[in-house]
Amino acid sequence: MNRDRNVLRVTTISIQGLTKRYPRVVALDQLTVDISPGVTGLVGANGAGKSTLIKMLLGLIRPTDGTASVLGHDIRRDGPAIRTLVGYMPEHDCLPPDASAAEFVMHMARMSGLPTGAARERTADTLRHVGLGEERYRPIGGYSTGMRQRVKLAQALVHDPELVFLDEPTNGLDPVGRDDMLDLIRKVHTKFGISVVVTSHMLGELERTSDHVVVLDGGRLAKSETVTALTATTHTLAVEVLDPSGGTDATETARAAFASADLNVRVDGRLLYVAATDDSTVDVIRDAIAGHDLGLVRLQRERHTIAELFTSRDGQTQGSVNDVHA
Ligand SMILES: Nc1ncnc2c1ncn2[C@@H]1O[C@H](COP(=O)(O)OP(=O)(O)OP(=O)(O)O)[C@@H](O)[C@H]1O
Repeated sequence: MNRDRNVLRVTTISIQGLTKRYPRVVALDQLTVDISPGVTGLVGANGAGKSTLIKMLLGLIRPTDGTASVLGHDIRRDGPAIRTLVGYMPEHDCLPPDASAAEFVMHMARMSGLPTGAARERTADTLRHVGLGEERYRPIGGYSTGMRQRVKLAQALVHDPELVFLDEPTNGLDPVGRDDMLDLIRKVHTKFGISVVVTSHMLGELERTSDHVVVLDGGRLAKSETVTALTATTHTLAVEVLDPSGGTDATETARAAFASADLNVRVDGRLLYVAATDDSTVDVIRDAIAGHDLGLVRLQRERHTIAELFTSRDGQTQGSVNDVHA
């Protein structure tokens, strides 16, 4: 397995002008983007073209126009080769209710070409890694949504792929289940060195899971950036103060003091947000606080969150990415 794992790749997926036209809709429109090793979040509202893109990259549906390569293989010519190197967790439920997870994942391991002994070993290892214990011997029909998602993930990993496509793996999960799944996805890359392309319509999920984010909007590329660049520090300082003598209006006192020192200040609860015009802003804040005998609890530079980058000042999400939830 993983014949090419020792190849040091700069790009896992390269896409040029990829287009898929259906009679009534252009699902993907002239998409050009490169995807590097690591965890890449592919985000977009329902119908943005995420699943269509994944199926084209797997060689399962033919593009109308454009080209792409996955792990160096052309998607038009080399679909079968791509599918031996890549794992796929589809969005919709595809599990046989009467089989157990152990039986189903073993079957998928054998289908990928593994001999019986190796398939059995990989099945046991993979089910353990995704967190399925004794329940793996029970019929899948009785599983919770979280367990079913884990089985789908296990079948995508069982042949030890170099890259996996995970289509909406957190669908239907409650917040705790979602966090567990996101941790698991991160581990797929950090622990096993497998690159991941994970789709979601929830921007907030991508921040902790992904190294890179590609945003699709109506089949077109809206953004492709590293999470570090997207969440770079802002020019806003967050300040929290207290009154050492027990007074309760410390925040309002500080706000008035900052305003009279010509700082642009906004209050949200106990936090004061100050626009940092230059390096002297921190000194002006400290002087204003000391001048009013207040104590400084916190003074830190704010970071963007991915969600707010897609939110305009009045709190509305921008453009037609408006089904994308924070
Ligand atoms: N086989 C098909 N025939 C016709 N139209 C299709 C087909 N498959 C997808 N589409 C359309 O292409 C567009 C993109 O669909 P796609 O499933 O790729 O979006 P998505 O971003 O994965 O959304 P979702 O999260 O809802 O699956 C949608 O308008 C969809 O209705």
